[in-house]
Amino acid sequence: MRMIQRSEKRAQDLRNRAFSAETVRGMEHPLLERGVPLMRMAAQTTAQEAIRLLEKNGIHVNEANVVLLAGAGNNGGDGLYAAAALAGRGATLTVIAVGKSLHSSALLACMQAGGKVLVLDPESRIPGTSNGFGLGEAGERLEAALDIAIESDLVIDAMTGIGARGPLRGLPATLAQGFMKRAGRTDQENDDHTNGTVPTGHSGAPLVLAVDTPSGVGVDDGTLPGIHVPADVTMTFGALKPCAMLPPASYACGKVILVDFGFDIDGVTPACESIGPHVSSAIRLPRAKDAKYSRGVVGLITGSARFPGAAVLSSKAAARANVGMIRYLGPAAVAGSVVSALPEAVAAKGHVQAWVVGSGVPDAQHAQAADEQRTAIRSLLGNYDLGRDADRAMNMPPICVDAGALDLLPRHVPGHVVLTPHAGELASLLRRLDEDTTRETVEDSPIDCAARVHDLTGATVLLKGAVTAVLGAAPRQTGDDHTTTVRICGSGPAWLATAGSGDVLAGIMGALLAQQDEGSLQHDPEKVALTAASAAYIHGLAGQIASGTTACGWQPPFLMDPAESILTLDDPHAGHPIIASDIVEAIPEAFERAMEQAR
Ligand SMILES: NC(=O)C1=CN([C@@H]2O[C@H](COP(=O)(O)OP(=O)(O)OC[C@H]3O[C@@H](n4cnc5c(N)ncnc54)[C@H](O)[C@@H]3O)[C@@H](O)[C@H]2O)[C@H](O)CC1
Ligand SMILES: [K+]
Repeated sequence: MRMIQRSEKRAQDLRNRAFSAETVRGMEHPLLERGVPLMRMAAQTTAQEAIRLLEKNGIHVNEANVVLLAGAGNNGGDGLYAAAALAGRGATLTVIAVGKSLHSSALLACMQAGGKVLVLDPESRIPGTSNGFGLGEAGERLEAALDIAIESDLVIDAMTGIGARGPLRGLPATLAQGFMKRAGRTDQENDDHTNGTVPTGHSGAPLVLAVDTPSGVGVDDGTLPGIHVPADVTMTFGALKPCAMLPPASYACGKVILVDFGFDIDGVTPACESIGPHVSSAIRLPRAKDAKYSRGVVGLITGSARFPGAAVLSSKAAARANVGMIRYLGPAAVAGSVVSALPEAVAAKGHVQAWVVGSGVPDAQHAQAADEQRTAIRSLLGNYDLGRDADRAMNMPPICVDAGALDLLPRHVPGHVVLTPHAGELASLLRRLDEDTTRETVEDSPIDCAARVHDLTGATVLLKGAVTAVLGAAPRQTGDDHTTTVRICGSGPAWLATAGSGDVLAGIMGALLAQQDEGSLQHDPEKVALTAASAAYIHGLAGQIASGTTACGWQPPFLMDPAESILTLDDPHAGHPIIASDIVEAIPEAFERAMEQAR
C-alpha cells in the first residue's frame, strides 16, 4: 500500500479540524475516481487496531470472539472486510446483519474466512443466508444476537457511518438498546467515557470498536439524538467528522484513531477546529521597549462581600497571565483582600486594555437591591450597547462577561464582548432572550444553543464544559463568508471542576484580551474568538500541570497511515485533585508549554 506524503502542517490540520459528512464525501471522490482502495484501507487499519486492542486486554486474536454489527451501507462494508481479516487470523467471528442487505463482496470475504452470519431482518435478501423467517423467529434471533454480542471479547460497530440520518431507528436501534442494557452501561457511564480519558476494558462487558463513527451519534452536529453505541476506540477515515470533536458525541467516541487517506484538506473549510495549534498566536511576548502599560492592563470588577475569593482568584490569574498590570475595582474590604493576596494589584481606576466583570458577583436573583458591583457593571456594560451608541460600543476595550454579570448584558453588543457561561448560565441567558431553554437542552445541544446566543446578541460565546466551545465570527474564506466554524478547546482535565476554577478562567481571559494590540480586537471578531478559545486552552493546560494529568476533555486523534503499523498508545496519567489556587500557580508554565507546542 502506498505511503502518504504528509507535512507537519497537514498532520496538524488533520488532527485538529473536523469536516462535515458532505465535505468528507467531496474529498473522497477524487481518490475513488483514481481507484484508491479506500474501503480496503479502512478495513486493514481497523483489523490492526482490533488486534492491538485485544492484545492490550490480554486476548490473542486467535482466541478472540469477535462480533460485527453490520449495516447495509459502506460502513458495514468496511466492518465486513476488517472482520474477515480477523477471522483469517483465527478469531471466531459472528456477523450480525441489521439491514436488508450487506456489501456483497465484503460478505463473501467474511464467509470465506469462516465467519458465521446471523440475519435479523425477516425481509432481508442476503445471499448465502436463510431468508423468509417469521416475526417470532426474528425475536429469537435478536435475543441470540444479543447473547453472542454480550459474551464476545470485541464488538465492532459498523451499523452506520457518515450515511446515518437522524436518530438510530429500526433494528440497529433495537440492537443498540439491548446491547447497552445487557452491557450495563448507563447514560452516566457513557458520559464518563470522554475522549482519551477512560482506559478500555470495563466490568466484563466486551470492548467496542467503532468503524468511522459510533452508530447513533449526530455525525455533523455532535449531538446524541437517541440510543447510540459508545466506543472504547473509534477508527475514523480520511478526516475527523464533527462528532469526534463536538460534545456530547465526542464523549461517545472513546480514543480516536484517524487513518490518513491522503485527502487534500488544504483550503477546505472545516466544520469545527481545535484551538490547540493557534494558542501561541494569542500570546504577546514581552518586547525590549515594553513598559507595564504596553504589555496590557486588565481591569476587574469581580467578587463581592459574599464571594471575596472570586476577586482574589480572578485578579491573581490575570496577573499571572502575561500582562503588565491589573486594576481591581470593588468594595473596600474586598479590594483589601485582593491587595493583601496580590500586592502587585492596583485598587484604583485608570486606563485598561480589557475588562473582566461578574465572577463572584451575585446575579439578579441573589443580589440586594443596590448591589455596588452590579451597579458598576451595569453602567460599564451600558457602553457596549449597540442600540444606544454604536460608535462608542465599538471603541470600548474588549470585555469578559462572566457569572453574575451575564444577566446585565445589553441586547445587542459587539463581538469583542466575550461571554463565559456554563450550561446553566447559557440556559438562563437564552430564557432572558425569550427562548424557552433548560440546562438539559444546553447539555444536549451545546453548540446549537451557544450559536443561538451568539446570533441573538452578537457577543462571542464561550460555553464552558469538558469540551469548551467558542461561537463567534468564523474565518472568512474567499467566496464563502458565511462559514460557521466552531472552535473547541478540550485541554481541561476533569480535575478543573472545582470552586473558583471559573474565576481563574475569567482572569486569564481578561489578560489574553488585554495583551492583544490595543484596538485590534474591536473590528476583528474572528481574532476575539481565537483569543477567547486560547484563554480556555491555557486554563486547561494549567489544570493539567497542576493536577499532574494529561487526560482531558478532548485530545487530537492518533494519526495512522494505512501502510504503517500502529504506534503504541499510552493511557494518560490519572493525576490528582487540585484547588483553584493550584491552577493559578501553574499558569506561567502553561504559557511556556503553549508556546513550545507551536515550535
Ligand atoms: N465513500 C467511500 O467509498 C468510503 C466510505 N467508507 C465508509 O462508508 C461509510 C459511509 O457509507 P454509506 O453507505 O454512505 O452510509 P452508511 O454505511 O454510514 O449508512 C447507510 C446505512 O445506514 C442506514 N441508516 C442510515 N441512517 C440510519 C438510522 N438513523 N437508523 C438506522 N439505520 C440508518 C441506511 O439505511 C443504510 O443501510 C463511511 O462512514 C465509511 O465507514 C470508507 O471510509 C471507505 C471509503
Ligand atoms: K459505525
